[in-house]
Amino acid sequence: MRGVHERPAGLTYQPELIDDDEERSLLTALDALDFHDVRMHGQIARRTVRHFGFDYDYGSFQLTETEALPVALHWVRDRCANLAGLAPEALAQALVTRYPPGSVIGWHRDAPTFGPTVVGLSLGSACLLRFQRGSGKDRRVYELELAPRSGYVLTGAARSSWQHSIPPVPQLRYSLTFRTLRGARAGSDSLAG
Ligand SMILES: O=C(O)CCC(=O)C(=O)O
Ligand SMILES: [Fe+2]
Repeated sequence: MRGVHERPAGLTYQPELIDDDEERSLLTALDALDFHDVRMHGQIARRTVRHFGFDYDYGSFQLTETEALPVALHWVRDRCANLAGLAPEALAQALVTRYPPGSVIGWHRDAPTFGPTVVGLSLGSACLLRFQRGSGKDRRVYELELAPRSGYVLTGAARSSWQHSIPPVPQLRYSLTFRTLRGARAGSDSLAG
């Protein structure tokens, strides 16, 4: 990637957020879920998703309340909340993404409908998480390898100023992404407005 290398402020990376046994049992649980297509700009992505807490419509950008996070997955949310310094209930939305080999997520910032903190957990294949902001001589880039079982937190500039993307994953990967909601009073992470 071209540009000046800079680590985004507000990015935290935690290797081994869960252990091997936890990853194995989680993979079994995720494997059994029904996943849904992601249709954006008339295109269907290769990755598939399942939302809990709130469903996100990729066309209208709207959130609607949906099925709660299964109790069997509460411990994962607890772990991710702990990493972010939040109360578990503050992580109101859980997104499970299934990336078949070669699938990607393109450059984006997470929707502003969501709150100031995004926490991710990786399972299965390792992949790269890329960051970019600015253009021309102000372009800044960063690349991080997400190992299986690792967690990351995006807050501050990493959440709101930088874009991120994942280039083709080498093997099957699952991620769990937990998000706060904008305007929600969320433990230590409250945001006015
Ligand atoms: O799979 C991941 O870890 C990142 C997913 C992501 O960026 C998103 O769903 O907004
Ligand atoms: Fe994202």
